[in-house]
Amino acid sequence: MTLLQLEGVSVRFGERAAVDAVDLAVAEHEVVCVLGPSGSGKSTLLRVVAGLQQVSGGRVLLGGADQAGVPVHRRGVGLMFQDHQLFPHRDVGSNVSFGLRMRRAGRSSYAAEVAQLLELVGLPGAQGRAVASLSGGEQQRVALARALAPSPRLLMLDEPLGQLDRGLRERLVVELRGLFSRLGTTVLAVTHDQGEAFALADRVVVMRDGRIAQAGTPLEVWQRPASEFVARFLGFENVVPAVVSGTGAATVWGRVPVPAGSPEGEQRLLIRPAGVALCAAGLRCEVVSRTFRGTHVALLLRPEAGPVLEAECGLAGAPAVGDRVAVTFTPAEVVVLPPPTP
Ligand SMILES: Nc1ncnc2c1ncn2[C@@H]1O[C@H](COP(=O)(O)OP(=O)(O)OP(=O)(O)O)[C@@H](O)[C@H]1O
Repeated sequence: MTLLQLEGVSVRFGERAAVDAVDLAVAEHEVVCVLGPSGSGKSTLLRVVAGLQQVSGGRVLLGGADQAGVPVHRRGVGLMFQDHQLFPHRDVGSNVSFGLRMRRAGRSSYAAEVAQLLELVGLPGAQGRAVASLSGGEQQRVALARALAPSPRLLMLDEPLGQLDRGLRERLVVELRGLFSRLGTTVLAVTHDQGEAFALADRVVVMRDGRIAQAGTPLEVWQRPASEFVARFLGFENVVPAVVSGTGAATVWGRVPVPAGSPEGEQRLLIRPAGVALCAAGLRCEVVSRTFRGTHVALLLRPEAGPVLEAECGLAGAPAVGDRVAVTFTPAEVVVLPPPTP
């Protein structure tokens, strides 16, 4: 069942639309991550759903009910923002119970619930600790416990792990995913980190200039970026003009095989780095750089013609900088990008 529905939502600041006629539905128990470059309207979209920002047009429905005029505290949504806004002079327990007091005024003790929530976020027994004594990651967990405390029907996260270092972010993302699926929480999260979004989300929504550039499962978006913008935003750099005919395309890098049924004529072609294969004979290139990536080596190649090419290869036998190599292309990793919409 749909929990959150945005219908043609627009937010204007003066002449400029920060959010431009956005339609989006989030199902119950679904985790949706909104991704996009800085200024693309992600936070504004979240603020609209929370009731912190008025719309200039369109409707926000929660559980089928139009939220026009419904204040923040009556929407039943939980918010966790970038700077996690804990009360620095209160201990962990009273920070978490704040979330409960908001919901059920009048009760004197929330000790059992607080203990359970701290257990849930991996900080058992931390009730009495001073907020200032916690690490960044621990503070993030307390903020999460506080946001989860009132059992919001929709949990909204704005750059939830933005301040943390990469290692901690990667660990917390896995924990969050497990937690949300155990609790069945419906989540709308905003991040500019695609790795975080892809690890956390059932569905990602890529925004550009206040509009949705693409929405789909992480796999769909990764495998079939809907435009050159999305492809480049995902970090794919091998995009070139091409003329497609039959099973191949003429490009500055020579003839590149394309998947069967690709649209013909003048197109833009994306070749994922995994589709650039080192071989004995093919497009000749010089290795400009190589970067160890744990499971593979990322190569930057300068071909005899055309722009630099990103490639990947196994750890064993990876060429060195300055080596001369040859490459061919694998059609399964080639995507004919849809033409840009005006
Ligand atoms: N209160 C405001 N008044 C005027 N312009 C605003 C206001 N809030 C946001 N904007 C503008 O709206 C656009 C979208 O901003 P928003 O914060 O939603 O983007 P974002 O995608 O969340 O960016 P970031 O990743 O940098 O946080 C930006 O151009 C921003 O300058």
